[in-house]
Amino acid sequence: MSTPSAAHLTDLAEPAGIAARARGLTKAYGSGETTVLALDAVDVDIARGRFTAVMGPSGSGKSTLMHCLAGLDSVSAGQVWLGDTEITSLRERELTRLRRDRIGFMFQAFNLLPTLNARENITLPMDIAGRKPDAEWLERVIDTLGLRDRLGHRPAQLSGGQQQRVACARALASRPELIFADEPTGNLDSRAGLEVLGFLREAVDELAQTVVMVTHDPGAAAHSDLVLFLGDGRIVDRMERPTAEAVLERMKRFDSLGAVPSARADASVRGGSDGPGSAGASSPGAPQAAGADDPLRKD
Ligand SMILES: Nc1ncnc2c1ncn2[C@@H]1O[C@H](COP(=O)(O)OP(=O)(O)OP(=O)(O)O)[C@@H](O)[C@H]1O
Repeated sequence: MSTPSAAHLTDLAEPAGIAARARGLTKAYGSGETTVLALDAVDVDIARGRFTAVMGPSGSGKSTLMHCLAGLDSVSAGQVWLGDTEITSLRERELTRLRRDRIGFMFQAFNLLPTLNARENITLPMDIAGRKPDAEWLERVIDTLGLRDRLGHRPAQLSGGQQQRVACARALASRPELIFADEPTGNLDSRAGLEVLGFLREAVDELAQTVVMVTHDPGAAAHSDLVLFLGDGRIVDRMERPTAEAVLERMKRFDSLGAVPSARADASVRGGSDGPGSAGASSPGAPQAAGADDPLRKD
């Protein structure tokens, strides 16, 4: 099992505010007899400046929760706030702008543009938005992620881990209020996956960012400050200062209750792209490269 450094064992009792909040968040897909209640009146606070992981069996609502918190999906009932902004009442155009300006996204598929070099990919969302990056911040992100000597390379000239680091830098470049990462290590080997988790950790510890990560992997979740466990569309448990072993044990309790197993029982840090609960990036509502959920989409 991967054992993250103890550096992040900060005092969880006093978060620096709430980055995102949901009350009575309910999401139903379909209608009539085929209705699926993906989220069932979820109340959640995402603490600012913390690294929160979301785990649970396949189909428990992890991706749906992330999409609703990020304004990528509409809600059936309840309210969601990003900071002080209630996003559930926003129109699509305003939501698009909010996602672009205030949220960073990292997906299992890196979604880098092949014709642009690393630096151009990192600043692309801001270029599209017509915003100038904060130069000092951008340089700090680049150095923190160790991309300084790769900035002129195109994605094809980079390893998978380096590409994911570019995706991570892109998510950080605009200094968003909140970064959502959906199985960010799912396409990486364990070493590259550990690197990316380390960088997300650094983004929180060194750059005071807020990260919410959906993962199937207890080893990945162990890099977070807090794990939220979803079961049947509800938050059924939470674990502060998680270890991979403790998370795995908690996930086994879902299995013994007959839920579809989702946690990998091996020591790998990978996100389970080939594991039993692997539908994370391909579930019906999961964001893909284009469309309303594309963080790069121009308003
Ligand atoms: N667009 C959709 N249409 C119909 N049902 C959906 C849609 N998106 C998700 N669901 C259903 O909602 C429930 C929650 O799905 P969700 O993708 O949020 O689960 P998850 O915990 O992320 O699963 P996984 O670990 O397999 O990725 C599932 O029963 C799923 O089939």
